[in-house]
Amino acid sequence: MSAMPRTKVAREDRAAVAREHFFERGVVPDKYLSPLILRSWERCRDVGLDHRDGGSIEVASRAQLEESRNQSAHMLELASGVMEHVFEQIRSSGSMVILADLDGMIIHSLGDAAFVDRAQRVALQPGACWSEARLGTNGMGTALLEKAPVEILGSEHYLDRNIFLACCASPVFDAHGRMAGVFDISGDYRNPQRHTLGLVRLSVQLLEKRLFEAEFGKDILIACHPRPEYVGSLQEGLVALSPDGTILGANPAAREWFASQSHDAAGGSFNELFRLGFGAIIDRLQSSGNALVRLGTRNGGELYVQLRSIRPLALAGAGDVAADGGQPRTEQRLRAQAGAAPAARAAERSEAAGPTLESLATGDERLQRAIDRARRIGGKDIPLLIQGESGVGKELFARAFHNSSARADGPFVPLNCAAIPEHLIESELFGYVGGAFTGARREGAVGKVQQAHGGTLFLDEIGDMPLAMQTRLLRVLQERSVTPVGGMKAIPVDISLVCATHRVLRDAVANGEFREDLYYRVNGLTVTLPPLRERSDVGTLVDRLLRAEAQDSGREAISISAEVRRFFETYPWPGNIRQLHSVIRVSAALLEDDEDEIESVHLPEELFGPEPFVPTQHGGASPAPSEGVLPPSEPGVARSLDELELEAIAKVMQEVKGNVSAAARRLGVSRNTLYRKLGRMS
Ligand SMILES: Nc1ncnc2c1ncn2[C@@H]1O[C@H](COP(=O)(O)OP(=O)(O)OP(=O)(O)O)[C@@H](O)[C@H]1O
Repeated sequence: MSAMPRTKVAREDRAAVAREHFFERGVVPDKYLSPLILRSWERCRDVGLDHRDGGSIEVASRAQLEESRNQSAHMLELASGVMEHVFEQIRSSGSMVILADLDGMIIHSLGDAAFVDRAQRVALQPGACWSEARLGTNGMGTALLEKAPVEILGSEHYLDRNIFLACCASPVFDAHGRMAGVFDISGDYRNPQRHTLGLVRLSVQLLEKRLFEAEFGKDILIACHPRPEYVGSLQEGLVALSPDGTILGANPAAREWFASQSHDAAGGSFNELFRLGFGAIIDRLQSSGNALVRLGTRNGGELYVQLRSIRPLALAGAGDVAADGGQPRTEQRLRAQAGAAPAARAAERSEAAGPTLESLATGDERLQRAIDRARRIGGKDIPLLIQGESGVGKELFARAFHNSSARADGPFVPLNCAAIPEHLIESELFGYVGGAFTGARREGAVGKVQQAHGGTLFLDEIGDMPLAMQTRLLRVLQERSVTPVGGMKAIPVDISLVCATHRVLRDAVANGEFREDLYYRVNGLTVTLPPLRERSDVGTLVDRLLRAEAQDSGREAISISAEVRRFFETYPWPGNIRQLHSVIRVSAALLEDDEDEIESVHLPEELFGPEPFVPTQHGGASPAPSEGVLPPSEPGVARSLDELELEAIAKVMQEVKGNVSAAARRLGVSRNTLYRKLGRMS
């Protein structure tokens, strides 16, 4: 004990007292424990953990561990080198360097022999799951839930058997900003190392940098920072760009800078922020060798930038000399590439010209998967089926798919099969010749299928198409020609087919409401768009809608109060993006001319009742009671939707002994969503 710095002694003493109070009386005197640790203890208590639990700890079988390692193979591969490097620094300090996956399962560790023996007694070893719900407050589990670096010392651990540990841990985020695992250094708390948390942070920055470079190695990579001395350090910003200047990805430091400029870090255009065009920026970077280039921003600020990789341009094989001597050569190369690659050309379109798949990517993992898969079939003759609840953006996705495909210059023709009367579907789809039926126009009409020739036909709510029509549509798809109603001649058509439905088409097939052969024709690739309540990027989406709303209403900018933002991020949005969009539009319309911030009073009354919403004790928000919107609460117990949800989560977590994957399956939500909700329990 004598070797311990005074501050740590005091912290340990306070934690020991806090422990007695908490476990005997259920409360902790003020300032005896950091709010983060107290939050964590309360979570542990809420899921029914017993701090005296000394039972055996389950360790995954070799096969299970192998499976977890495979799932995190990419992170593991890049982390191994970093871990070895760090272990070299702390060798013989009686510590372990640990990497765990999203479930808190240790997938790799390097340990000092002197400590490993003791560590194994508490299962600090590969295969053991250190989620907070299983093993109480601890570095790895708590960092995963807090989504932030943590230091848990001695008696701050929840379980008695772990109070000999000192753990510093930090979550690891992948190149798209999604949490991928947790990095930890643990040792004996009586032998504390002053700078361990700093070392963990630096290691994670290094690992995240490697993850970023590996992900975007084939793109244009730029390092940047508003202060020149930071370029080249672990704190530098990194931005990956496509040849047309679209931002493909940004590391946390760069994302922070983009946010400070109110600019989209995903799918936005890099050069919009600067006075120079993208081609000119790249030219200056290339001609400067490895030197830093100062770019002046349109709002009077500055960013120091350095080119790290320019593979896509180099691969294009352009010469060094500008052909016409006038235009910057990179500009020409960029143009040439855009001309050569339809996808790049499509991405170059501005939002005003229509959404692209890239522009829809706002950080949600499931949506990103759908985008990646759809992108892969663009230009191939494979029909796309988009599934998802009403209002999740299926039509927008279909448009983005079209705009990002080789057919982007052709027509995009939508038809909502549920919105037109049954007897008109046939003529709408296939057209008719003059005088084909009573009321028909003399000159006839071209049907949607024919209108879509050379482009994309989008059949919305295909699940609601009458059976007779399905038969005719099937024939068109098989024969690739259409015969207008009343006509004799088949007209060849070349269309890409995209369909959408809020129903599960397979069920409709099983019920005999949808032809099985047509089902196989329309679902070459099926993507399912997540409902808004399960998306992890609601904040980004809100910012995007606010910007669009500001533009539409001629205002410079529209912001929202922190309270409203919290509400937006936690409300379950039964009407999905359509509802969010409408709420933002209505709230913005209620702003006075001299106001530019949406507050709770501006939220539409019919949704939230006459009283503005009230924040809950969890820091989330719940609507004030209003008829027909919220589920009925228990008589006499005013509980918010958030509270009910968190209770349900806590109950299931208890039932599955903290296994997040099992809990997510049982609750019918993704693991990420559950982590987000668990994060909110703090
Ligand atoms: N990524 C997005 N960014 C901004 N607005 C969006 C986004 N996705 C959808 N929206 C908006 O949400 C609304 C609903 O989108 P859309 O019509 O594409 O949904 P849908 O799933 O096709 O709905 P339905 O099933 O009812 O036909 C539209 O106003 C659309 O502009």
